Amino acid sequence: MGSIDDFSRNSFPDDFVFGTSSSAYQYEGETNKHGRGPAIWDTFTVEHTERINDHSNGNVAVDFYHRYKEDVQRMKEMGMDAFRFSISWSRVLPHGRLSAGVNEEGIKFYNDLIDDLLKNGLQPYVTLFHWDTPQALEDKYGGFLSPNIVNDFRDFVDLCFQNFGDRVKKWITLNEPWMFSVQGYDMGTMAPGRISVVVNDPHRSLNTGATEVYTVSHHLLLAHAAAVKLYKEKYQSCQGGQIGITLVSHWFEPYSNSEADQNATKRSLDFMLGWFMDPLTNGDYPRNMHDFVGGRLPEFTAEESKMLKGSYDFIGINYYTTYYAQNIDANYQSVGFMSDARANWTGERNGIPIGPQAGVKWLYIYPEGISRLLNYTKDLYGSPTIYITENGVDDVNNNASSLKEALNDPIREKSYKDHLKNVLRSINEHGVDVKGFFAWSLMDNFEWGSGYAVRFGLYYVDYKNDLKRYPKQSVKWFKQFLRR
Ligand SMILES: N=C(Cc1ccccc1)N[C@@H]1O[C@H](CO[C@@H]2OC[C@@H](O)[C@H](O)[C@H]2O)[C@@H](O)[C@H](O)[C@H]1O
Repeated sequence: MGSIDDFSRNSFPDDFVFGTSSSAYQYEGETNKHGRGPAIWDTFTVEHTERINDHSNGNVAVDFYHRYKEDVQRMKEMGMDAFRFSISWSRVLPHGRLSAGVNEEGIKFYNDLIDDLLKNGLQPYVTLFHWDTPQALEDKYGGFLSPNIVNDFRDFVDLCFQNFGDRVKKWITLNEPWMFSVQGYDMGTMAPGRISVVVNDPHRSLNTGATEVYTVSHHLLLAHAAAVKLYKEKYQSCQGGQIGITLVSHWFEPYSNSEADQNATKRSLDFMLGWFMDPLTNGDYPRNMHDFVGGRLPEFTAEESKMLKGSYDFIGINYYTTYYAQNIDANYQSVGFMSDARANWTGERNGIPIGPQAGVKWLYIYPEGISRLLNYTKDLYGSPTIYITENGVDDVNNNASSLKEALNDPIREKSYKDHLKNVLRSINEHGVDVKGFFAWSLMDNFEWGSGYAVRFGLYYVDYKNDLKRYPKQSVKWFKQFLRR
């Protein structure tokens, strides 16, 4: 490995993987063709158009369904080793359930994509659920609000292991269960757009009805555990792959050195990372969640606990930003999940931002946070193998007046360099077992509630000119960084 000065891929372990990440609904398009059934995001973008910044949807997205071959060439030319993508559940099972039939066109699309990646020397890292529950299952029993989802998810992943597992050797069951449950079932900013109902609970000083968010996360964890059990019992010995989960977490610094803010910092990590890492490591939710959520937090049976404990070969971590955590005293009047943690998350202290902001207001660029989060995860959860499955920043100026200006992204280049240096620090100085880093994202895409108004891509997509792709300056940096 080289020194930190001539900083390049050669500074990292030889087997360290560099890639880019994506997801089906954000990239593919062709949402109502070639046999794909509707997902909850197709419904959400129609029924809640007002919750999408530019009132757009993923019907066309960046047309990856038809253009994936040219995009694979771009990854290869950059020198990338891998590509992370998700499988659209309703593209392969249009009605959600295996018994309702398989869409062979969907199976063929993913087979062709996997074959093209491998032919070009790129390893597929496949996410099985990136927030796109089949609408048929939402209609049938409320999707992840129901325990019925576990069996249907198991059947879906069985179909994927069977059809793609001979070539796919890295499986990720879920992408960011935290985002899916909090934004989809408490804040209503993402599909299916449900919002916590306020209940006046005389035994609690806070008005909060956050219940569905805990129910959904519980079923997500059980679905994850069922998928891992199936893979390990039926496929791993003959296919030789590995399976994990991707969790998102911010890093948190105490707003002040008061004990109350120090405790609020720990609670924040428990309510974002520990919510999932504790069950995956110890078989139960964090103590803080039991204490602050009480009876609204579901219980695992002994068997479920056993199935969850150690149910991963690796952990994917998505890191974007860091906040100060400030204690909230009891009479804070708020609703929903965020009130349960009794912590206010702020990017500023005494008017000074923790780091420069990117384009979106929630993203403060704080590269040190990725190292602190990695070290914390190693120390608290038994040194798991980790992949950074997403990290990135959006363009500061999303309304550039010229293409030349739009392709000029020095902040993104600096952000990747600084975050990668911090990942290397955790490897070299803290012994964290980090095996890879995936940039979000290869190209601009449908950014959920932000629609196409926010651009995270290394490649610029011209939405006004046939979705033509143009390399931003940071592609040049990555090519240089990745050269062997
Ligand atoms: N958005 C996140 C991380 C996150 C967590 C808590 C609070 C804010 C943001 N997750 C990943 O970030 C990526 C960038 O997230 C965008 O950030 C800007 C938002 O305005 C936009 O809606 C969101 O897609 C998503 O495209 C990926 O699908 C998703 O896995």
